[in-house]
Amino acid sequence: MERLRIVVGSDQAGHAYKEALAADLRSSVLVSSVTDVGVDARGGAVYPEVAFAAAQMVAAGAADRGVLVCHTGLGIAIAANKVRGVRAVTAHDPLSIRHAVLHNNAQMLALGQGVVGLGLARELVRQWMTYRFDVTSSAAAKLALITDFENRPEGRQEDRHAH
Ligand SMILES: O=C(CO)[C@H](O)COP(=O)(O)O
Repeated sequence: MERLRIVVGSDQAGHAYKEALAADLRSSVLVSSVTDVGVDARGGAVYPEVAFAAAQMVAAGAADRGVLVCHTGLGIAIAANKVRGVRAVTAHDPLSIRHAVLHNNAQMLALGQGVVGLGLARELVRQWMTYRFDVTSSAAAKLALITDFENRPEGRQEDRHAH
């Protein structure tokens, strides 16, 4: 299994988990590098700023996957999904973690430090690292619909609706 380049980021509300998860990832045999886009313990950026920085690394191909943490894992995922080509999900259970990769090819996982215990968060990230998306799976065609929609020219997204 190929080793992955990971980017991690959080706001101040997710800082403690981000640090712990980054340490786990740095010692994982499935990881080749971990880039931390902040924040540090003093904060200094809010969740959209961190999400954009991390997601842009993924979109640019500088990282294979990203782990984001805020209080709920919600806002930081919403922000990351605004970066073209990025699929970020909030997931706090093993089934969602599995589907996030195998069905949704999500490159970014967002967790809520206020939602789950640290032990579960660590285990979910560990599991998430073991899955790889199969480009030949039936999920690929559905994901292509999302990518096609995202890549329509500005102003054309409202032109076509499902029949
Ligand atoms: O959880 C967050 C965003 O979804 C973030 O950590 C805190 O955001 P806030 O509730 O808007 O302060």
